[in-house]
Amino acid sequence: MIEVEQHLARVLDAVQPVPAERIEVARAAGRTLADDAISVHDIPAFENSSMDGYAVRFADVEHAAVDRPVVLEVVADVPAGSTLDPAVRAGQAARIMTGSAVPSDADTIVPFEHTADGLTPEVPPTVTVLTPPREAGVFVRRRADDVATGDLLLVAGTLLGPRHLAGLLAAGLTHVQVARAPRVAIVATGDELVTDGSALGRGQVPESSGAMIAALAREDGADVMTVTTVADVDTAVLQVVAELEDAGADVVVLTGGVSAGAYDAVKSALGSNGSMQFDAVAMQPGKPQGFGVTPHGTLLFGLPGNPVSTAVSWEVFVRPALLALQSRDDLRRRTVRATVSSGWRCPPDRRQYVPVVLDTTDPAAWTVRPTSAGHSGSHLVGSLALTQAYAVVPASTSQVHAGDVVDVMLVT
Ligand SMILES: Nc1nc2c(c(=O)[nH]1)N[C@H]1C(S)=C(S)[C@@H](COP(=O)(O)OP(=O)(O)OC[C@H]3O[C@@H](n4cnc5c(N)ncnc54)[C@H](O)[C@@H]3O)O[C@H]1N2
Ligand code: MOO
Repeated sequence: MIEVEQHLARVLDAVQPVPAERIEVARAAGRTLADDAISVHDIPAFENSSMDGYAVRFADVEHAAVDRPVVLEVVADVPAGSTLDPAVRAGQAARIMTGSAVPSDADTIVPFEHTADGLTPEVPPTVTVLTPPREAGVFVRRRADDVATGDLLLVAGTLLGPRHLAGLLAAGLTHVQVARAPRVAIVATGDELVTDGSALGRGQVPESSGAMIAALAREDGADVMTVTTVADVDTAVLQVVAELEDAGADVVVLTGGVSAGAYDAVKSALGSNGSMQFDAVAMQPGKPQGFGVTPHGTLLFGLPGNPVSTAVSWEVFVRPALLALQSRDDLRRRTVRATVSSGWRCPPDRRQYVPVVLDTTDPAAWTVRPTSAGHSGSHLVGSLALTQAYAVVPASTSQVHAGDVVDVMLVT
């Protein structure tokens, strides 16, 4: 058996990042930034008001009080988006709205609430200030106090999410270079698989892994080319892989047929022609793993067919490769430590990945329990529906007890 890290290193060594492409920021959520994003605007881009009210000279109003109101002449109105920069001399004010550019002659904003009449339907000829500003400059948002032109906003490798889009657009970037979406094809192998919902005959099972892997791949930025099923026949496996390679797949994920059985077609077809190497990896589930690269550079994964093994193998090997193809800065799932509320036995000499449910009732003390009470089995696919994370238990541990603290890989 080889260690998980050894197999993962072999996989990652084979990854050649996909090229970058230029797309609209508005469409970039879920994509990985290929170049550093440098701001082309200051944020804010100009001095503007943070309140609706009047732009004034501080010196005019600093001693205003209810019993010593200051009356200023209103000489202009500056709605948001206005390009006006009206002169505001001593004893004058300009009406101004939140976000409007502060007139160059003014230095302070008096909100409507600090005036005698507040907001009036028309721009009034004068305004009476009753409350003095705390200091010069209040309610003025300074140019570049968030981001300056030329600042490094985001580094290459960042996964873009909703908030990144807002920051990029505010910084004046309408387009970004992102990694092209890797093209992923999924091939479920097995004579026993039923895909059309028809009544199960003896020995048949619904095909349940293809859709899961496709959804996982899409979650991480893949363009899923196809999800297909083939029989346990060497020629069928070879043919589908050749077709997918011709169609430009970056990754082909095959499930099933990789262990020691008489009809393990992935292993016999792709192992004997040298496309894939098969190893026993010291993990449970997920021990039998196939991996290879075609002459054209398509990554071939042969994942074990037991559905929980498939799901775990995705997390441990395929997902990091998919992210590395996109030059993502972090290939790992988020991991927390949590206390076990109900223990389980562990297999000897294999790192265990146990599907678990999280209890986050006490946010400062999360607990986990196996999704499937009392046992873990790579065939327990119904329980996958409830799984929120995988507890990762070292190979040296033979028993996890209630109260033990374990590493937990979050997948939801
Ligand atoms: N003699 C040995 N037998 C097995 C070994 C071993 O070391 N020696 N390893 C076991 C382990 S561990 C695993 S994991 C499985 C992996 O087997 P395969 O990858 O060859 O998978 P299959 O035999 O094709 O299927 C296993 C199981 O999963 C069901 N399956 C497969 N694909 C799907 C799918 N798309 N949707 C739903 N269910 C699926 C299949 O019907 C089988 O029940 O090998 C052990 N055997
Ligand atoms: O490794 Mo298998 O995936 O134990 O069931």
